[in-house]
Amino acid sequence: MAIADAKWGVVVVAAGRGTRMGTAESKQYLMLRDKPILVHTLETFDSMDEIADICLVVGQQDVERCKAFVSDYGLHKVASVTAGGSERQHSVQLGLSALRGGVDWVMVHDGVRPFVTPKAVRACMTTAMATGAAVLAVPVKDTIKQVNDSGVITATPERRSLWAIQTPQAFRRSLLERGLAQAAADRFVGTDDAMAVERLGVPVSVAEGDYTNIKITTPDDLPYAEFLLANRERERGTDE
Ligand SMILES: Nc1ccn([C@@H]2O[C@H](COP(=O)(O)OP(=O)(O)OP(=O)(O)O)[C@@H](O)[C@H]2O)c(=O)n1
Ligand SMILES: C[C@](O)(CO)[C@H](O)COP(=O)(O)O
Repeated sequence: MAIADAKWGVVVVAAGRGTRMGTAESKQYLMLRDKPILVHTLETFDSMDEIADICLVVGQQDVERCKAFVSDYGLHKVASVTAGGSERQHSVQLGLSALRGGVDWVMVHDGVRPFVTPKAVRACMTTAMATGAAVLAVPVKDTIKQVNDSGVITATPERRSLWAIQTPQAFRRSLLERGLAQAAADRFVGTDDAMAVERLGVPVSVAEGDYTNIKITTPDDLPYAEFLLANRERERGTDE
């Protein structure tokens, strides 16, 4: 099946507090040049013909200002703005319930990953449609070690098998719903969406993404984000 033959929805999760960023304003609302980080993220998905429906999940206190973003920035595919939960996984579950009926394939994306490209999103969608479930990821460049609470190395996994996992993460909708329902029943909370599906014993594939698809997490990510945005704009200027 081709991407265009399916009805795709996207849940953009942005209900976190941004504790590691440490700013008074949650990081998804910090300005990156002329727009909030979250708006940069939403614009990419909103611009893609293959996507039918977007649900934005934010803190209860931010629902009204995000509804204003939707009209101010002309984000036509954002059909719902929903309040999130205490953990990322709960926010995903709430967003998934708010997606329209008829959406049979879904992606989950972090609101604070504004540099994902339509090309990478399509790679993730294509891989998911071939296998049932896929995540964007990049091979790790450093040697990764497991370290115990005393600061002593306990293992060095072989680097060739290690990938840094990003979003979007794409699934047949019914599969992700089943995984999240089982996780809730087991009181399991994962750090990404694939974990809920992996626990069902269903394989999740990896689609190779870009190192620039960073999750803006700590203050040192902000100057790098400005640099990446300037590069993007330069590339677009060169293309025109
Ligand atoms: N209860 C939560 C927690 C996180 N997120 C979202 O999940 C994405 C990835 O999470 P992370 O970078 O950890 O964001 P925060 O939880 O905001 O950051 P921190 O852990 O530093 O508080 C972010 O877009 C965040 O807003 C969410 O929707 N609901
Ligand atoms: C989903 C994710 O972005 C994949 O790298 C990541 O696991 C989110 O984790 P966080 O603890 O919410 O930053």
